[in-house]
Amino acid sequence: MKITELVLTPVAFSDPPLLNAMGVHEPFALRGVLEMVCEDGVIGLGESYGDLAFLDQVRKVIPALPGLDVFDLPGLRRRVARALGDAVFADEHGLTGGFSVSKTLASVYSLFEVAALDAQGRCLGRPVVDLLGGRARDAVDFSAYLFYKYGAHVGAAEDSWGEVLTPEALVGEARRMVDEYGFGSIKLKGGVLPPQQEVEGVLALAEAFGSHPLRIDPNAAWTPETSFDVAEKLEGVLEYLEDPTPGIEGMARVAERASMPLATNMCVVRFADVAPAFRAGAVGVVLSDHHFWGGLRDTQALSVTCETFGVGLSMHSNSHLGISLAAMVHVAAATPHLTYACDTHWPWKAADVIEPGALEFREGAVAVPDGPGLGVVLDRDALAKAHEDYVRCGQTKRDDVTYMRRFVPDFEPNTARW
Ligand SMILES: O=C([O-])C(=O)C[C@H](O)[C@@H](O)C(=O)[O-]
Ligand SMILES: [Mg+2]
Repeated sequence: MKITELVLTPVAFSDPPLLNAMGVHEPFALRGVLEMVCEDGVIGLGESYGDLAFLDQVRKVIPALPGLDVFDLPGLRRRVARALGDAVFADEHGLTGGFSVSKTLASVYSLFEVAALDAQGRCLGRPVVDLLGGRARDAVDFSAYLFYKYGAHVGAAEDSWGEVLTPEALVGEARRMVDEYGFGSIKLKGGVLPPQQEVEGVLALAEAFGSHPLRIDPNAAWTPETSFDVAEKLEGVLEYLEDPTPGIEGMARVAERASMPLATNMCVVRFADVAPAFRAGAVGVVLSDHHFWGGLRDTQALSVTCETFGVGLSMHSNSHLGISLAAMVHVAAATPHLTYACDTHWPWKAADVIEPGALEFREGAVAVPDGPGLGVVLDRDALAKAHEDYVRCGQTKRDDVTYMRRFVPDFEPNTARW
């Protein structure tokens, strides 16, 4: 079944003012939605970043794909590599590690691979999970993803979550998420307030949600010394400590003294990082993310690599829509070595580009959709509206730093600032 046409639609959807080490989320999150049209009218869907610099790389590949058999994934990778050459996509938020030719190829290829797998599944009448080897589980656990946040965007009314900057407000945010979605574990995005205040936030969560495993992720905002100190204060409280400090060397220093495993989506972000990081004992858990790890099949390869070396696997997320959640669920369901509940930003968005119903949270887990392919259906009206929002909002990249300066004029993002 040959690919005949590719349609890339940039979209935007409302995002609350969520805080992280680099600043604060802008009013809209951007994504790119890909439709891979094949012979017989089968259409495969993919979703990834919406930054213009990323879309420009994707657009270089599009003319090279018509005529390719949608089942020829090695051929797909070769064509993507040829079209990209030595291009590097550098996202400017810096929250998912460094940039490289290999990470750019992996990221762009992933978007097309997911769409190809969706098309394959639709053609065969089988869910993507079956194309990836079958179900290791029927439903995939996710964790509540808590953020400190401002109550409102610049010039806008307060959102329904309100301001969250204190331990009490954090517990309230967690309560709402756990009540609405049934999450059984909790992650806090840190690197926002001085570390002692974030320790107090985690301790408040531990007191309120005794049986929920907890994690904190300051996106490398702490020095190794601060990281030891936090690790000591949260001993017995955290299931893992995510990216406390920058770089493999710094992480290895912290890992030597911390009692809990260290997790990362910043210092191990491509296969070339695995050997140095594992050799140094820098990480106990890798947060996979098919969007930049080379798609669903390479995510499974990463899982086998982690299992071989006794390293755990969890899943990283950025603000995303339903096509990405479906892809995450299929690959997570087909991956036996997945040792923690996955991250998702799902509760923070109000709209989507897919028809409702295919992806439901029950007790914090999402069941693998039943339909063929990814099992989600594009809502064309919603897609058109999200594209209008993209054009109207004028954002062309994720830039949490510049937007943060609207709240804190002298804000400077620093890695290891504390
Ligand atoms: O685990 C992580 O590092 C993330 O989830 C990165 C994201 O970009 C997160 O920091 C965010 O949405 O602000
Ligand atoms: Mg992280």
